[in-house]
Amino acid sequence: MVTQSIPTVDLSPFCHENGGDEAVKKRAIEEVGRACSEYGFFQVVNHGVPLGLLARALELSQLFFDYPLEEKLKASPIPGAPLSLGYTKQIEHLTDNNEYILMFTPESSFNVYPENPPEYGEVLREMFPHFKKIALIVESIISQCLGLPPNFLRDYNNIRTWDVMAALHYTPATDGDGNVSGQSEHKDSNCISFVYQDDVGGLEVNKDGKWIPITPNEGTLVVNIGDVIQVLSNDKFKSATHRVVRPIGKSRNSYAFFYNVDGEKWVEPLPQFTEAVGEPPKYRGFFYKEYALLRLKNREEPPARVEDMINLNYYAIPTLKNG
Ligand SMILES: O=C(O)CCC(=O)C(=O)O
Ligand SMILES: [Fe+2]
Repeated sequence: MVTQSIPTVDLSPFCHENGGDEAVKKRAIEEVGRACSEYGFFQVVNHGVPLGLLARALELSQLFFDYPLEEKLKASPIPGAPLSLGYTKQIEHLTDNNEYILMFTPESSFNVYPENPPEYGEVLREMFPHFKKIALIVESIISQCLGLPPNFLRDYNNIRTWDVMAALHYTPATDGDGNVSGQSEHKDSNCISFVYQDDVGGLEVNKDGKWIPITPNEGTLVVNIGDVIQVLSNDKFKSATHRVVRPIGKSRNSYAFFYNVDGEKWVEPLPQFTEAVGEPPKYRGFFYKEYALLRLKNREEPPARVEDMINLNYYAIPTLKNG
């Protein structure tokens, strides 16, 4: 059997204060471009997020999520916050089995941090700016892969208040109950996502109908393209379908950073990928907050049938076949 694996790109030349080797950077950009067209996913090493901090964050997650529900609920979201920031357990009637802590940038007054373990809140606050830093670097690489100026995506949206970090925990699947879903197949609605998973594994990406497991690696962050990039690029880079499978008998922890655009941002295919190349737009435009709300509703009030979940097709412009 041939096992496929998604490409890994070394980001060290981009993390140099005084600029890295241009030829090496160019090769890395080409690699990312290929990975984005082929998989919508890639992995990065030498990304600058301290590995000791990532390891500590996973340890603290394990301690926190092992607490009784009563303790975890002490970090419940503040009513009226724009998003359920703090601790949430996925509602019982969903097949997905996970619980998580969500946070905005540490400056946000909506964040709710666990009081225990005592160090946890501090470590969560410390992680956020590291993710933000690497996201800015990757955003610039993706701009260039799309043939746009390095600062194009940053100039398009420079408001960082919608970025979200998640500490996720998946309970072990039990042998024989048939439900191994941690997160059912989905595409991320945001711009670019970053995932750090523990050594248990379970993240899988779909390529041409086949599920490819993403093997965990201590120094590696997983990166994937979200729906916003798919719309802006008029499908040049597609947001990849992925899922989390819960291993039997093993609890799994991960961190995800959802690099986003501001809710007020108007998202539509860019002229560079439509008019300039004679392609019709594949999506009608929308305010990002409108789509984000629809996606949130999927989660909080899921429709009876999975096929009724709202996704990007909601904005797709039907193509006229045969003239
Ligand atoms: O936990 C993971 O590894 C991935 C999580 C994910 O895909 C998501 O939260 O959108
Ligand atoms: Fe995801």
